[in-house]
Amino acid sequence: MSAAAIEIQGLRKSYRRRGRSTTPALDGLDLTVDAGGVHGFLGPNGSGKTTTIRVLLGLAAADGGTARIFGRVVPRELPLVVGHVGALVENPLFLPGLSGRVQLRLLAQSVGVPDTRVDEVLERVALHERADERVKGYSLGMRQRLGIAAALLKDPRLLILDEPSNGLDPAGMKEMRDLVRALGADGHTVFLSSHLLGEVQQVCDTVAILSRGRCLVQGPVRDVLAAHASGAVTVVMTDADTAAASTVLAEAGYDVHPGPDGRLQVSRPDAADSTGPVDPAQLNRLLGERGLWARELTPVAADLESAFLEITRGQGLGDDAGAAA
Ligand SMILES: Nc1ncnc2c1ncn2[C@@H]1O[C@H](COP(=O)(O)OP(=O)(O)OP(=O)(O)O)[C@@H](O)[C@H]1O
Repeated sequence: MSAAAIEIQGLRKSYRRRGRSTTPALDGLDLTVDAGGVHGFLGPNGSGKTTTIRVLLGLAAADGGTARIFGRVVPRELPLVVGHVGALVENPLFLPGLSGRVQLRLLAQSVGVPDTRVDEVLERVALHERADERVKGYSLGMRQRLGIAAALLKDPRLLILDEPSNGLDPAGMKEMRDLVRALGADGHTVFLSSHLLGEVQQVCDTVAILSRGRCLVQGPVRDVLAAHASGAVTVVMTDADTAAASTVLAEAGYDVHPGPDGRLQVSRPDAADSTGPVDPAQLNRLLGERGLWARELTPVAADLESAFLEITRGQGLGDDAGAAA
């Protein structure tokens, strides 16, 4: 079997709506997901994440391009790999009147998995203590975890999770993050679609950024962050010195953006000869030469939100780009 868990080349898909022109949901998508680890599939609502997952699972037909799971072309060869794939797509449907354990047992029987596996997966998603309660009393987070338990029944090598944190409260999100990290550490390949930049940054080893049905960038999260960090520095002065410091730094050629709290965000102007991060020592020297002393000089930490905005800038994405923030 191929080393890559997922390989997608030039994938295209348009939905045809009566009386309306078609907009491509996937517009030549290229994507490779290596086996092992947690891989984020990040993009604003409507960027094509669910469509990609539906094509991978044989639930939607592509108009062109190829998609492979563990080297097998899908949907044609899906039966050869389907035993290695578990998925949580949109909100899983369970019968509200039955307990979580009973529903997993029914599912286990239908796919030929022994009952002992049900106890294992319930423990894995931390639902074992609530497993005999009816699903109608479960929180959304518990239902999502039950859906993941169902996806784990066959002990799949590849786990595809479509927006598993959607609609969860902060505690539910934290539980989901812990679970996803643990599944990756267990040796599963987790492919996690999300529009939540912070969630992806916290749990994923790699990220692919999707917009309008195309992959704009993909790679290890730390590389994407390093390549697209703003390199800006936050400068805090005493109130009396803030305006003078702003003038000194602007005269030295920096872009200076005052924040509402009096902090100055100092970055390099968008010019070809001014690349690399801003050096706090250089700012300190410039200010000190004019008798201005900074109280704080802090490099702005790179995060996926600013990297995302930087990557999508100039793509003419408008609302599409902003929606993921
Ligand atoms: N069944 C469908 N019929 C018509 N258009 C669709 C259908 N499913 C998706 N689309 C359209 O295809 C585009 C991509 O949608 P998709 O659901 O794949 O994006 P997404 O990134 O998963 O977004 P979301 O997080 O909102 O689900 C959108 O413009 C959407 O309106």
